[in-house]
Amino acid sequence: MNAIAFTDVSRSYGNVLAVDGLNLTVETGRTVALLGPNGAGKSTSINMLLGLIRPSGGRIELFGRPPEQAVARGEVGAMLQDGELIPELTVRELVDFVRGLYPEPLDLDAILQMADLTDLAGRRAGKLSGGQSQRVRFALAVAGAPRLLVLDEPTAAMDVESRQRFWAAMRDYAAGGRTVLFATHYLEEADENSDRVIVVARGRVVADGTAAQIKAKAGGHAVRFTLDGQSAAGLDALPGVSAVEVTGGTATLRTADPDATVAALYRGTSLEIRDLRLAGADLEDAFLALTREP
Ligand SMILES: Nc1ncnc2c1ncn2[C@@H]1O[C@H](COP(=O)(O)OP(=O)(O)OP(=O)(O)O)[C@@H](O)[C@H]1O
Repeated sequence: MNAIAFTDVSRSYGNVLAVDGLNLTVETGRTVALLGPNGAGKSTSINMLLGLIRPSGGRIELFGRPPEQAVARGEVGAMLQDGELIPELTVRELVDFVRGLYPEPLDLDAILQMADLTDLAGRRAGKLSGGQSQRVRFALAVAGAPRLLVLDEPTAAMDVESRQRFWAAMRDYAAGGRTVLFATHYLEEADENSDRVIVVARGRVVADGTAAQIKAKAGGHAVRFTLDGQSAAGLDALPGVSAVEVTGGTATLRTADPDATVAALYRGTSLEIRDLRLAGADLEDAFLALTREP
């Protein structure tokens, strides 16, 4: 069964088309990253998925139901970018309060332990650091034992160590066959913590697959050299080349066949090639290639 299904979903704000005909399905039990640059439409998609805003067109279903129904049944937990915590309540009181709203919540101590909050249980929410507050938001999101957990840039305020602990907690939660969808700008986070990466840009899906598939889609290798003001004309016609970029005097050719590209570069052009470097495209290269403005 699909946990999430978007069919031709769009959403405009005035004349800004934030989400532009999004089609995607997520099977139950998957952990999926929604990866995209600023303004790609990730938060808008998540807010529609939670029933907080309505699509301008298209249809969204969670476990075969409209989002509002799935949320009302306690099937969905969410950690949004700016959820205010009630500052006077302690961590324990807050988590226990939210647990009380759900029919079959997780055990209080288990939640505190999973979110690494046991030692902070007696602290008032108003006295927490940014990273600690994020952990409380995570605890509140999982309190009702939702089948679907939605996280919008959950590690934004966290340092490296907190991030690692956060993702370990998320994987713990997902391990019980639950579905997780998280939005991030961070390629490594998407790569390390999901089994599928959906890349969005300008409100559309531009790539969908495992991190390895996304790297391959963007052109498997990069050939770089110093161009220093020489013309890049014709480089895109060399064998294997799918894209050419010139930045700061350096040319980058994306190619599926680096041997043929390099041979043709030396034999078939009159360019003076300096500092030639060959690299397997990393996820960063792939991401930039896929989300670049046309
Ligand atoms: N309430 C709003 N009113 C007007 N425009 C909006 C509103 N919310 C979002 N937008 C616009 O819609 C587009 C998509 O924004 P959205 O916040 O969904 O992207 P995002 O991928 O979540 O970005 P970020 O990673 O920066 O959070 C952007 O162009 C944004 O400026």
